[in-house]
Amino acid sequence: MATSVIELTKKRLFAQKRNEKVKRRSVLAAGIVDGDTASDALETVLRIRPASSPREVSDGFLQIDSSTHVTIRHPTRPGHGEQFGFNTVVPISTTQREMYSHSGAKLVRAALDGQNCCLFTYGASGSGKTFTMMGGPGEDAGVLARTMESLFAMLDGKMYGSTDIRPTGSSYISRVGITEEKQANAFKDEVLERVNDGECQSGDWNSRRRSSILRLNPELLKPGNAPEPLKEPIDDDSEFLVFASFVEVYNERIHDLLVPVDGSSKRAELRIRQDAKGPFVGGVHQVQISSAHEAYKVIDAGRRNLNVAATRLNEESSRSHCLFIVKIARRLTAHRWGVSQICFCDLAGAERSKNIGGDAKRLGESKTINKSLMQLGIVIEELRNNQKNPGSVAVSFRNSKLTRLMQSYLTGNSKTIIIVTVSQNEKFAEETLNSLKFAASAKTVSLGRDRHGFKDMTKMNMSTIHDTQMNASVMFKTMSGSTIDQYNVTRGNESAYYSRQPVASQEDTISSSETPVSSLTSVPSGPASGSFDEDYRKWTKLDLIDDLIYYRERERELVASVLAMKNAWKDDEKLMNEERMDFDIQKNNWKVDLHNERARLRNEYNSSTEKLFREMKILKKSLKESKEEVARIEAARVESKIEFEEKLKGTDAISTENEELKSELKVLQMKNQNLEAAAKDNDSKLEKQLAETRKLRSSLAQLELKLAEKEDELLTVKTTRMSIDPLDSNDTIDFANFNPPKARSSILPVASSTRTQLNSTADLMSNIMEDMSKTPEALQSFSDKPDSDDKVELYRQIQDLNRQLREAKKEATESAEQKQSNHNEALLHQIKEAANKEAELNSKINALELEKEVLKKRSDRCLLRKEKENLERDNEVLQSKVTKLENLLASGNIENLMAPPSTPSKKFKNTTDNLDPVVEELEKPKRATTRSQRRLSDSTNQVAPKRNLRSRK
Ligand SMILES: Nc1ncnc2c1ncn2[C@@H]1O[C@H](COP(=O)(O)OP(=O)(O)OP(=O)(O)O)[C@@H](O)[C@H]1O
Repeated sequence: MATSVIELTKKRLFAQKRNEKVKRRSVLAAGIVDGDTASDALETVLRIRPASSPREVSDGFLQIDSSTHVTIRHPTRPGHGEQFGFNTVVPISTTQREMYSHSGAKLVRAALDGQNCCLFTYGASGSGKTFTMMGGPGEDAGVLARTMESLFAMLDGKMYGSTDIRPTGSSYISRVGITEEKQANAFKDEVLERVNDGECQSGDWNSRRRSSILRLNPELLKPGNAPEPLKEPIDDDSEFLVFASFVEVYNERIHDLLVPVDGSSKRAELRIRQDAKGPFVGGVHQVQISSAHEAYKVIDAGRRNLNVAATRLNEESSRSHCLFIVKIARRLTAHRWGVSQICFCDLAGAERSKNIGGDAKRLGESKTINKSLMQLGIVIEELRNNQKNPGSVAVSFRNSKLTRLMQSYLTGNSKTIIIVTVSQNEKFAEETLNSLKFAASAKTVSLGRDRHGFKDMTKMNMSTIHDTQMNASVMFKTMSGSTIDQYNVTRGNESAYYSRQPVASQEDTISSSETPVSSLTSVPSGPASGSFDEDYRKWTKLDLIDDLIYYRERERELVASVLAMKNAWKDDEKLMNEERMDFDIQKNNWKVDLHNERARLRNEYNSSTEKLFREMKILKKSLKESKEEVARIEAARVESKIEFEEKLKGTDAISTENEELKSELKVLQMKNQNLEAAAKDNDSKLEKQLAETRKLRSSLAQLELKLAEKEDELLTVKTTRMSIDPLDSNDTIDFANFNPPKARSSILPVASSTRTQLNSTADLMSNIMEDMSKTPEALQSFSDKPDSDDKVELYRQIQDLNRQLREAKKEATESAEQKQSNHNEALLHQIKEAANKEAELNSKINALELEKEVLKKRSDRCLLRKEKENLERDNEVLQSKVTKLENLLASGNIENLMAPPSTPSKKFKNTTDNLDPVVEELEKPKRATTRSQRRLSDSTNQVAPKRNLRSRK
């Protein structure tokens, strides 16, 4: 157990270690560095367009809180304000010059340092994007013009102020509404001012053509003059070449604005290509420029081709996103050039369809514009998410042409400034809120990362190219090296505002320049064709060269990554060796554990076999015992069966007897009831007799009283007589010899006959009454008798009668009582007899019941015996299995079973396979037992009704 826990812990640690190493490698490969911090974020500048009339100003709608924050009154939630932060919030009264210092000025040095820069304006239609970017003449010159001036001032291309080279676009003049004269003067003033400020050299800024090769302005390089030191020291003699291109994205189509628009033919659409440094527009005109003036010429030429249309909001609303790209090539070595660029992007304004008017074309344009702007918003959001979770999603730059072109400026080490323009008018609150939200989101986007959110390890995104590549990728893209001179601005002729010279050969181009461009390129150029097909072929060839360069770059990257992988592989090998060693140690540990486990299992097996033998012996013994028990039970069963059958018969007889007795009992009970009724009758009769007896007694008592009275009378008579008869006075009466009077017979009946007659009380009473009726006459006759003997005799008779009466009474009473008691006794005897018989019968019934129960128990025992038999049978089966096992063990298979497996899994499986049938066999009796039990229970269920039937019988 303990070993397994240790093993598990080891394994877990092992896995953890490996995971950490893998993770570290993948992180290195992905370009995430520990302590990765965001580089400069996108810079946002907010400009609020002043209202053209005081009526447009809504009080408190848009409030500038500080130089970085504004609060807008929420358009849908009245009373609620929402605050937004920017890098800079310029005051409403900000001039174009100030605007430049907050934006374009920051890009020039960065571009010269070799960084790609971008400045784009974002805002609703009519909010002042174009005004900020392009501006107007003189003081109204926009950020683009001022940046160009600054750039060429830095590059010593002092080309300001010439009246014939100032921006002459009619649009500027018409839109700003100032005369050309004024514009020229203002421009001149500004240049002079700059000269005074030391920004550019005084002198012949309009005198001669400049060399195409530019050098840095030594004045500006002087310490103190440079507003910002250059990041990388640049040699004073560094040579620069500047190229300009101008494209527009209109309805998701890219057009070169430097290609003249021929009303009859469709404008050629440019493709987006991609090299190691990111996407670019393939086949676009790149015009070499050497001064701000030349830049203006290019801008002016391009702007004439811009898709501008009137909407309800803006008379000259931009219907396309336009990108003016300035490429700065700096010679790094004799044959290598570093190319950086500044992109000026004037986006078309987002607008609601109701502000456009009914024109379907305008609506379509607006839809595309809004869609691409929405896509830009999505890209910004994705960039934001990606920097939180690098690698979570690849930013969807490809979803629109605009975002695709912006990719280079939103990833890598670019410097990008967004000028957000909003209106002061509350009417455009919704648009303003959307612009502010976009800016707030963009402000949090960190640059210096790739499109997956991983940090871009390259410090600069400047492309380095060879002379030949320069020739191929830059110069040839300029349509065989066009120069600015080929763009002759023809004012007043809007339909053909410039006339492009027939495409010249490289040589022609060189000869036409004061400083030949070919001095930078060593690619021999072919004869000038000027035909579109020729150009197309060249473009295709150049595309192929581009691809080749791209793939070479990719190859280099791959080689580098392969090398890195090889190094990683070496590390891996090291790691693997370590792991292998760990694994070997682990393996040895496992071997030891395995050996121990085998030994343990062997011991377990031996002990279990011994235990099995012991159990077998016990089973044998118990089997023997159970056999004997079975025999005993069998004998008892037979006996009890016979007994049971006999008893069953006896029970039948008893039950019939029982029935008879029951009927007898019923008869007796009826008799008893009759007797009880008779006893009751007798009792009532006895009571009547007793009442009669009581009557007789009372009459007897009366008679006795009368008798006593008569005796008294008699005594008085006697005494009288004795007083009369002297004889009587001397003589005493001998009562012993006194004979009863003869008349007695007339008074009393003969004794014997009388006794018999007195048995009946009624007779007795009638006799007495008869005597009594006779008595007065007798007494009369007696009194009449003079003889004393008669009197004695009478007396005696009376006494005798009295006695007889008493006796009779007694006899009558006794006989009645005797009779009654005898009768009662007889009845009681009969009742007792009946009760005894009933008790006897009940005891017999009870005995039968007991017998029945005993028989029932015996039958149950019989069933148990049967069950036991089944068990015995099972035991026998078990014994046979045990014997089989014994045989198996005896046959030597035990050795095989006990032999330790060579490999743990396989051999132990075999061992268990060998044991499986045995286990199965051992399991069988159990199943048999359950089956026999089931059978037994079935048989019990079947027997029960039979018994019931019998008992019913
Ligand atoms: N800061 C400002 N000061 C004075 N006028 C301005 C300012 N900003 C814009 N305007 C004027 O407002 C009008 C519309 O400006 P602009 O054409 O630059 O808008 P926009 O945002 O480019 O519109 P769209 O997207 O439709 O092209 C122009 O006539 C311009 O002169």
